[in-house]
Amino acid sequence: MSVQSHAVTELRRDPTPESLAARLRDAFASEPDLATQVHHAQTSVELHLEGQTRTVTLLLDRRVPAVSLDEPGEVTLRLDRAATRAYADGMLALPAALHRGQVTADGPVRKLLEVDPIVRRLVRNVAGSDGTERPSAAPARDGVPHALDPELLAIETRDLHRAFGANQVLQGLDVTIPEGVISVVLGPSGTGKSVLLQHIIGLLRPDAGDVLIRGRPLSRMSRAEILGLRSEIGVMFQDGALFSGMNVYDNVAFPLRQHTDLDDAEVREVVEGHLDSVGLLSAATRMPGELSGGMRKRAGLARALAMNPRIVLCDEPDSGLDPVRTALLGDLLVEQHARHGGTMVIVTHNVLLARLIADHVSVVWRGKVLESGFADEVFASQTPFIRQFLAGDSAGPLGMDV
Ligand SMILES: Nc1ncnc2c1ncn2[C@@H]1O[C@H](COP(=O)(O)OP(=O)(O)OP(=O)(O)O)[C@@H](O)[C@H]1O
Repeated sequence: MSVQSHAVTELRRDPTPESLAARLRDAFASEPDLATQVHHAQTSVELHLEGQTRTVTLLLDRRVPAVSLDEPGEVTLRLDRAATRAYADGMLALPAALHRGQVTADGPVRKLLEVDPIVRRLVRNVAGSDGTERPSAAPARDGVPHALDPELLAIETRDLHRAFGANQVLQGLDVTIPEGVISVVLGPSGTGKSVLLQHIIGLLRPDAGDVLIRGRPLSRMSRAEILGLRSEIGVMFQDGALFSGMNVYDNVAFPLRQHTDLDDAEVREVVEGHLDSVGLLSAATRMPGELSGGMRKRAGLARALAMNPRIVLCDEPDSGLDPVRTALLGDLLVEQHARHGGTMVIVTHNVLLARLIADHVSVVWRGKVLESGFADEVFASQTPFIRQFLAGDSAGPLGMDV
């Protein structure tokens, strides 16, 4: 058994933070490749490389009752290059990982590393002990840089085609949305972003191609399975899509009453929690017609989150909002993602919002993904169209026609 898995086994068994720290200290101290600094009881691993540091917090399995997470043990481990590489190669498997305060990945740490843009970049830059460079993520596919491990995709579309009469809207669209991060699907108006979103939730069927949700192709699902899938996906529609005859509380409670067996008290606890977190608890009894545009969106977000879905899709969440309210909504989306984890997909043409919130970006133009990758890669793109679009320039390949 490797020293790492030995330590994890002990972590699983041991109930107290102090003894967890002591056992980790012992286990890792004997590992020659590991520059270990165990400060005190803590469960975070610090990846440090050339001045850049990222702390990954490793969470003890919540299902192990002996481990109290109210007082988690804390052990900080400083990893040298070889150890960082071992992490990247998936040699260290842990029960779960915390990111931004939420569990974002179960299983091998490699999964967390691949979806976390900063850690991923750190790891990609790690040279092997033999001086060879570690391959920088998976090889490029179809011109999309750094194609992601298919096992780590929340959503994937393959060669998606869809026309409305003579209007060929989706023209072989391949989008890859990694799990666990905020992805922005960015592109000019009328380019097919909302049509894409409707395909993802199975409201529209493609003429050709397929949509895969966490590896499952929609084309092979029955109507009932697609309906079931919708409870795993929360959708925040452009205008909030609230039921006009119900107050805010009942709107948010609606999916819980439809799809769960929760009693009234349990529904109340969930709904009030979500309303509180979007700042609408005091507006719970108001009708949608009595809300401002921003409030309607926040109510729509609370409803999208009500079932605690693993994927949340937001269609143009900024539409109709002024720049300040757009920024505030952006902060709220980041905050909610940190709180709930999972995958968040934002469809928008708003470059400022994308810059504010995106971990990952797919740029769509004329029904295809033009470029896709982690946000700083895409924002540094030299592709003329993307440079023009990001700069909001009138000169360039993008004209009045989509
Ligand atoms: N149900 C429909 N019937 C016919 N045409 C449609 C339908 N839905 C969308 N379209 C057309 O598909 C094209 C793309 O629309 P879509 O709403 O996906 O664009 P978008 O990229 O989301 O733009 P925006 O940023 O302005 O919302 C448009 O030409 C639109 O008219």
